[in-house]
Amino acid sequence: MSVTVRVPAKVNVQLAVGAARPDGFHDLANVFLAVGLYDEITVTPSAGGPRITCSGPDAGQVPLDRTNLAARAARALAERYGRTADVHLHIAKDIPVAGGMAGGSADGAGALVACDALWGTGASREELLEICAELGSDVPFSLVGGAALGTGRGEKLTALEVGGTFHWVFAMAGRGLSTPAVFREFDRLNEGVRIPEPVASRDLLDALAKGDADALAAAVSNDLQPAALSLFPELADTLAAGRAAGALAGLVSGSGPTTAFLAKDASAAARIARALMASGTCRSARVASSPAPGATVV
Ligand SMILES: C[C@@](CO)(OP(=O)(O)O)[C@H](O)COP(=O)(O)OP(=O)(O)OC[C@H]1O[C@@H](n2ccc(N)nc2=O)[C@H](O)[C@@H]1O
Ligand SMILES: Nc1ncnc2c1ncn2[C@@H]1O[C@H](COP(=O)(O)OP(=O)(O)O)[C@@H](O)[C@H]1O
Repeated sequence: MSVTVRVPAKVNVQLAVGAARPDGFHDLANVFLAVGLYDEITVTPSAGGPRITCSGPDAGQVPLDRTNLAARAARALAERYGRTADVHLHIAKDIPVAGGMAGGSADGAGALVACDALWGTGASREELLEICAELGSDVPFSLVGGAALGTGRGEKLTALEVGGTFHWVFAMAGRGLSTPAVFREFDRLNEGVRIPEPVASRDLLDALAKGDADALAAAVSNDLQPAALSLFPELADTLAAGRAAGALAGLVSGSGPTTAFLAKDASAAARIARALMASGTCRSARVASSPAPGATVV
């Protein structure tokens, strides 16, 4: 018997970052939007687990040891229910690794939902969300999907209304960026600066609720973008190429280095993806639409 769960990637349409907290994290106003690029996690009973395998174009960059977020999720749920995590977890990975699209978080949320279904723990959604928050700031959103405002370090979620489909192009970079390194660079760039409390933009939330791509394009923002560009200056060329190809907006996705481009419709997205591929400023370009559902048993 096995269970397979499909989990989406995310883009941050707003990432407002506050000052570093005493625990090293930053308070955020993090507007998450789930996008239709998915990892699939399949769990099968297997003695001596958790054992991890991974397939897909970026599989070589995924750690297969106990640090893998899917393995950590299985152990966390097993511990809570007084059992051993005797499972094989296979990750069919389509979300770029270390790309600012929460692929590891998706695998953590997916493994949790898959093990929960396999073991029939009867855990409540609140309990699962609590375990998600222990695994990482982005993991609760991977579970719920759709669109949500994340406050605190991004783990406290309020669901948001989305009134239509948004069409995106994602440009994958030739290497990854470390999330802690990008936050450290944010601190360095803002040394001596008084950083305001992060708040969600009213215009942005309205644009999401209306499904208005032009209004969303005018309102997107990412406070980590200067830090990501400082560590990875070539991303400026990718952003310029996507905008020149007709994107309504281009921004770094979360801590990067994936860049996200909002398109007017599906055919504009396909055109922008082709132009980005031809520009030589990225490793690959993919189209995807949002919102997408959260972790779902398939
Ligand atoms: C930046 C964001 C935006 O959604 O995602 P990515 O773009 O990396 O996917 C998130 O805040 C990343 O969330 P996640 O990848 O789950 O991070 P965590 O494991 O919780 O934390 C990793 C490290 O990032 C930094 N961190 C993370 C979240 C936060 N609110 N403040 C921080 O300073 C801390 O240095 C922390 O030790
Ligand atoms: N299941 C997983 N998939 C990908 N990366 C993982 C996983 N588990 C742990 N990691 C670690 O998390 C780091 C961040 O990866 P990822 O979640 O893909 O990017 P991001 O945090 O930028 O969205 C990776 O470099 C890797 O070391």
